[in-house]
Amino acid sequence: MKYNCLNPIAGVGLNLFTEQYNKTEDFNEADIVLVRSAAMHDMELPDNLKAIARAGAGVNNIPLEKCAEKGIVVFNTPGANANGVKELVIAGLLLASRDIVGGINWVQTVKDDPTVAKLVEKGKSKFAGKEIQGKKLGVIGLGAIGVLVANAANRLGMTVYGYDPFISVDNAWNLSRDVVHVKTREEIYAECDYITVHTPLIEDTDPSVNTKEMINEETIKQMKDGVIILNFARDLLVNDNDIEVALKSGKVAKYVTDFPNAKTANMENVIAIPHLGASTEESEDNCAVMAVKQLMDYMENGNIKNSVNYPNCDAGVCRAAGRIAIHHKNIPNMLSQFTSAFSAVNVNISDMVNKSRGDYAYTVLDVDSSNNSDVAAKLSAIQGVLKVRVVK
Ligand SMILES: NC(=O)C1=CN([C@@H]2O[C@H](COP(=O)(O)OP(=O)(O)OC[C@H]3O[C@@H](n4cnc5c(N)ncnc54)[C@H](O)[C@@H]3O)[C@@H](O)[C@H]2O)C=CC1
Ligand SMILES: O=C(O)CCC(=O)C(=O)O
Repeated sequence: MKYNCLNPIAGVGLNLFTEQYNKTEDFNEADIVLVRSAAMHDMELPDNLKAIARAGAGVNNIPLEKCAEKGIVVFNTPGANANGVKELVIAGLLLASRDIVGGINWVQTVKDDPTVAKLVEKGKSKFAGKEIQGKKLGVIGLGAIGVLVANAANRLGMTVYGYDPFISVDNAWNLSRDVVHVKTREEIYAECDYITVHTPLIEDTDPSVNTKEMINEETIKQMKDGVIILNFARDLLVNDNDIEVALKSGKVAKYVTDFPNAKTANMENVIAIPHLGASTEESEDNCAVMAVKQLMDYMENGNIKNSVNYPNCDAGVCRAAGRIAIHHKNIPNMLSQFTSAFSAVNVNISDMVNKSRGDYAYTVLDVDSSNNSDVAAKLSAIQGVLKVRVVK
């Protein structure tokens, strides 16, 4: 089996691949691909490609629907880099509240002056700021990162408001009970001195689902004067033109972004960080290990864990003579056609798992025959079947 890395992936993860797996520099001959932020939307996806693992959380760089149609499973690594991002968000809160960067840069301009110690004491008032303790922070999106940010800010003495209409049970359990649970984004806009966004980038006609440009002229209008906005999620969550106007007028005091672009990188009062949220040794290691483990379990057992375009499926390790995995449309009459294909050649199905997610489904069949390539070819020809893989 061949794997290709579209971005650098931590060695501690890649070292988990056994001798069955070989690295290839050629994307077109890969069975599996590991990726971080590389843009895949315009890439041709080869027929032999079986799975893509995003070593990270955001999957907006991957064509999920196109992959699902080709029977390519896309995984991500939920939570694996959340602590790295949380720590940088806390740094962002402090960088936006105190002119730490301005002060440090100024020291560099006077560092060769023998009276630098005196100059520092005289000049430091230019860089004074505010404390975050006692201020209100709004967290939009209480997933792996949002929950950690909310809890940490709460422990630093901030009053935290949290909004997430789709919060998972686990994240709700992990959220400090001191976090004020609000039911609309508007409550956050009206109340908070700092607002941080931690949702995926989603473009949808339903405004409660859509997150693209959720920070825009209309929503900024509802915020307090001098609000500080932090964006460690994706640049398109914020409308650049609208934030520029708001920064110029002082309505928004600072915009901290981990996703600078040609526009925001040149705006005054923007603190632009070069997408460093997950760039820690620990996060990179965690993501790589999780991604590789998920890929190996998929390749060797057909199991799917943490996919973002196919259902999760745990068929365990195959004890039968053979295992076939089928990616197919979630439509009537598929299972009966699969079982008929095996009964036609008098092969017993000893176990079966069938899972669906939206328009797509995945079926794993354990059978009492180790020679299933002919049946696999017949299964591939069934209308609605997207990919058939002989796992064992
Ligand atoms: N700066 C960086 O290096 C990193 C950035 N990210 C970005 O942060 C995002 C969040 O990451 P995680 O917390 O790990 O993901 P997650 O999937 O654990 O959490 C996302 C949360 O957003 C919520 N959500 C979705 N739509 C929403 C809406 N319309 N309004 C309010 N909440 C909504 C979900 O219910 C979920 O709880 C990622 O999608 C990615 O874009 C993630 C990791 C690193
Ligand atoms: O791999 C990276 O550094 C990017 C992390 C990120 O943005 C994500 O996980 O969504």
